[in-house]
Amino acid sequence: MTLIASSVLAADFGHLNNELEKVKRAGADLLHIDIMDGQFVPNITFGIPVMEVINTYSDLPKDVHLMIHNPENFIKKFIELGADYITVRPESTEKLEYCLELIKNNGAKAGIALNPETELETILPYMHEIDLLLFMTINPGFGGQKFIHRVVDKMAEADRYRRKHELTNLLFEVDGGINEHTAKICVENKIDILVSGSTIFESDNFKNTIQTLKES
Ligand SMILES: O=C(CO)[C@@H](O)[C@H](O)COP(=O)(O)O
Ligand SMILES: [Co+2]
Repeated sequence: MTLIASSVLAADFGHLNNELEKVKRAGADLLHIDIMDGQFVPNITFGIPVMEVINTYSDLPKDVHLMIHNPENFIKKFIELGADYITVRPESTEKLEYCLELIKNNGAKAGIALNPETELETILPYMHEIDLLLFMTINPGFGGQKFIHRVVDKMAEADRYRRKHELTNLLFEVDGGINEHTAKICVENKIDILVSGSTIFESDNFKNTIQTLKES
């Protein structure tokens, strides 16, 4: 079954604990937590103190999406604060291999995020080492953008690779512009986890929205 990771970036931060409780009761499987530093992407979101709050108020599994320079400096801290998955961008570090080891040696699952324009070939050497491959279907930085359809071919290509090499534990996740229509396309292309921010948090009924996404 497809899992839903609700992206905290779209929550009402004035009532964050309440929002976290609401998405849990509505059936979200994970929390997706976007960490941006204003350097690596053109936006700043939040960091350690907010991660602490999220960890205090929610026991849902935490999927931390790092969009920061030199993620190796912060990986341990995010794991201490409850990260179950940590995803890094290959372009953000000269020590990608070390980052993946650091994540796994500290007990979390390691992911790589692929920008819409980044070819699958660039990360093939790491496919046997990662637990999660995240397909960005928007340019990273902001929620509420439109799904970039040409990424779908890359999902299909990655799924062929996954089947050929029997990488049965490798999960595929998609992030950006997910709604009931785009969710269906992703699920048809073997995506395991759908990240959704604005579609969930801007809806009147989180439960119905999450259910609709799951049934896509
Ligand atoms: O990583 C990011 C943005 O860079 C995402 O996780 C967004 O938070 C997704 O938001 P929606 O497109 O679902 O509104
Ligand atoms: Co994200």
